[in-house]
Amino acid sequence: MSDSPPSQISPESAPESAATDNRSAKTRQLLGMKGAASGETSIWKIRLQLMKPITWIPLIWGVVCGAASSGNYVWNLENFSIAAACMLMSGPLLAGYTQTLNDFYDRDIDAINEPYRPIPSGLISIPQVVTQILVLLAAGIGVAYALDLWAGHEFPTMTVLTLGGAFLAYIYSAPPLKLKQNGWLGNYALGASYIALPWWAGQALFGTLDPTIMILTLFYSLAGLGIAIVNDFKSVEGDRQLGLKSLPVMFGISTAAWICVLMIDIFQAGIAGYLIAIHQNLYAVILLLLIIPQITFQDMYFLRNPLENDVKYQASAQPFLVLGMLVAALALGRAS
Ligand SMILES: C/C(=C\COP(=O)(O)OP(=O)(O)O)CCC[C@H](C)CCC[C@H](C)CCCC(C)C
Repeated sequence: MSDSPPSQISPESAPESAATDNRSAKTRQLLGMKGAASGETSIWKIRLQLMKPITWIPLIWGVVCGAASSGNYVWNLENFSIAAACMLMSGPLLAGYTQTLNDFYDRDIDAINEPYRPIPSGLISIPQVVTQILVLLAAGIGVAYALDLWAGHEFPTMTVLTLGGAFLAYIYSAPPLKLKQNGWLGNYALGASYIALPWWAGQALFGTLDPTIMILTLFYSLAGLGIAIVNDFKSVEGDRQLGLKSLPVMFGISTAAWICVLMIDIFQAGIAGYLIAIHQNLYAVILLLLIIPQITFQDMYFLRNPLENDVKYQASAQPFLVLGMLVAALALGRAS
């Protein structure tokens, strides 16, 4: 038996553990996650940190779902390169633009809550941040326009979606609307921009963006609203003091947690119901089966202690939700 319990760090292993912690804090910093290290000096790493790469993933996944639901995606080099360009537009360029803009408008509040963020810590100047916002937006619009040309769109759908998304990002973060201050509007804007908008982009690129897909994905985005509410539990005290009307502030922790899980489950089940209605029964059953582990994790973690288990719940349940999106998209692609 060793002298010290395994959970204790021996003096010899302390430097190793500190180095591991430091590496993990650096990675969190680059990905734009909370609990990041501060003091980065490379301007490119600081710029990347502002673009929060961790948030690009749902946008990229949404494009995959749109391409799948178009029913027209064929695996070849050309389609793959075009899909990759659409992912570049949605993730690094437009989500990057959105996150930089959000940090720009949140700089005063971040000075209190997350002083290590690049703007409040003075690692990057305001003119440099504004330039980054404009360059990312211009590049996003440029790629969208090129994609419209490639797809031969008579109506520039990709460009219009990009301009719409950029406007939504603006009213989400900037006064006077600042949608994020309202639990329902802000979280629905988040849900829709992470599920519906990139889905529409992938669909429009490889097929036709019709009202059915638009309404279905806006319906699916209500499950995304539920997912977005999960993130509000971490900042409930700060939000209350600042007068932000998040759902946990408006309804209390326990009711908000129930609203959150019911939205996640009911709207995914609603999509499964639609798949049954269009005779995609196998896909509907798979989607329903994917909701079961989510309900299990809601019961095991989230509903028991939303304040402590929010991150654990997201990490365990979200893979099933995103897999369900792809299942639904494939079913819609088959039915088209
Ligand atoms: C800035 C966003 C989330 C951060 O919110 P918050 O400030 O509450 O959280 P932190 O305190 O943790 O920072 C995301 C806002 C998304 C926005 C409503 C719209 C995004 C638009 C898309 C990126 C555009 C995609 C268009 C395309 C696919 C054609």
